[in-house]
Amino acid sequence: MTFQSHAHLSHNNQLCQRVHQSQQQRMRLSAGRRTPGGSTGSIPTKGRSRPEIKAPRKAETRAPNPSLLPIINPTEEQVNLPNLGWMWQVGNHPTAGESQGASASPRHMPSAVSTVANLYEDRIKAKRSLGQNFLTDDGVLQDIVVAAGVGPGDLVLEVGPGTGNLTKHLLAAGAHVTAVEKDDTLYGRLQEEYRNVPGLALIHGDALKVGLEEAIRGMLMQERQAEPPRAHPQSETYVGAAELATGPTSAATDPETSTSTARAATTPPRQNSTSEAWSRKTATANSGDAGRGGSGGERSRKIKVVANLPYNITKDLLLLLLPLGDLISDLHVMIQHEAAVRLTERTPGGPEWRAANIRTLFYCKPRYRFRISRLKYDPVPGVDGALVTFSLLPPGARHAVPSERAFHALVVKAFSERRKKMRNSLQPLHSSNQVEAALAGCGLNVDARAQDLTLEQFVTLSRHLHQQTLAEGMDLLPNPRHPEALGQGEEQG
Ligand SMILES: C[S@@+](CC[C@H](N)C(=O)[O-])C[C@H]1O[C@@H](n2cnc3c(N)ncnc32)[C@H](O)[C@@H]1O
Repeated sequence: MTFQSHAHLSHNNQLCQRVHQSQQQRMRLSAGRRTPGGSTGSIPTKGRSRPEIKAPRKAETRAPNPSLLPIINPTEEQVNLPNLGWMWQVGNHPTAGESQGASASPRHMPSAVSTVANLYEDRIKAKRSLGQNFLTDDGVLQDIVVAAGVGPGDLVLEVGPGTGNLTKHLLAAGAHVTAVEKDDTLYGRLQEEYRNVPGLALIHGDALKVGLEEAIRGMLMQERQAEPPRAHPQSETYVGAAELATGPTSAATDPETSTSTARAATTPPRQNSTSEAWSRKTATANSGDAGRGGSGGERSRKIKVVANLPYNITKDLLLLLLPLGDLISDLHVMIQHEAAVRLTERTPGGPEWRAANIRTLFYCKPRYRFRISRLKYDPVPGVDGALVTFSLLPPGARHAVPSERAFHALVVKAFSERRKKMRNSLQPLHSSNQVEAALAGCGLNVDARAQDLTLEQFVTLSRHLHQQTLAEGMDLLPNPRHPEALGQGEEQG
């Protein structure tokens, strides 16, 4: 999430300073000179005998160094990390002092703060242009995973894994994660760091351009091919196998807006070897099911989206994902607190009731979950964040409108000039007479402004306007019983 941060640029320096202080602290500790108060003692002064201090050796791999834990808050207690089976094994990621294969015991999950500190140690600066404000609190990350209801076997799409701090909590909860990262450097580090971690597929690219719908269909297809069919009590959260391959079939789905392709189902986007390992692993594990697929009754699960979104793509990403209620059950995303309040807590009649509220409610039920202090991010942004859950409606559960595209165009136009009455703001889509007649037909005040209307009232208005347009079109059509209307009278005469 990018925040308009005045603290942004200076914060890298601050964290680097803290890294440096921490190194000094460790050097003092290793030299047996624990300072009063533990962490912030004074540096040895001139004249005192100084112990010989060796500069700490820089980590030889990019694996985070847990010894950097106390950098951000030296008084903070050890974070309570999940123990659902963090999968890094010594041998996969040897660090200084560990030889490959030295032990088969799982390693502890590196702390979020140490992962971020490692970036700065490697002289990698957070990029404001990519909204890089990294979460540094494992407690918050864990709360997000719990609030998202992520559990073993869940399919999760993460946009912008960055440091991998959220990713590893998702993996630790047992999810199969597909993560899309745009930043070349961070993608490279993740690829290297998670090379042998099962359950993670990385996609390199811009989440708005890689073909997310295809990626999601690929995730679902892989799972469907790999796992035996299960009994699914909540039918509305599952999608039919045939729909996966061909796209949504619901009558309520607007054919104009569907971008599904059959290719999507069989061609997942570029992924790294971990995803291949994951599919291979699951396919092998279920090889006894080969040839069983194909029955029309087979259902496949939907995916979850969990992400600490870069601010600059939040709007476009929601536009892209909210209509995918046939593939996604719920989105759990961190966005700016103020934007989260605007999306979830505004009601009609107020000055902050916008087209985005109507659009959001059309596709889902949004819920503000909890606020996240800006101090939990690094660099520290200018505003707090918040977790918002969007529970997507399957296409069949949405309000029926003649055309979703026309409906959203109507709403956007109505809100484009907020102070105007809709009979004026909706021109030139509709004449003022048409709008007045439609408003009256809906039982609404003919002087209504966009901010006065609920979602349901917009839906009714769009139906009235559509009916009117059809009727007027019929009026314009030539009537075969009256040849003069066809112009035949003239021709004949
Ligand atoms: C707010 S950071 C979140 C990082 C990490 N998930 C965390 O919670 O600390 C946003 C991440 O999204 C990445 N990003 C920015 N724009 C992107 C895009 N268009 N597509 C994919 N990733 C993007 C950034 O490089 C960064 O890693």
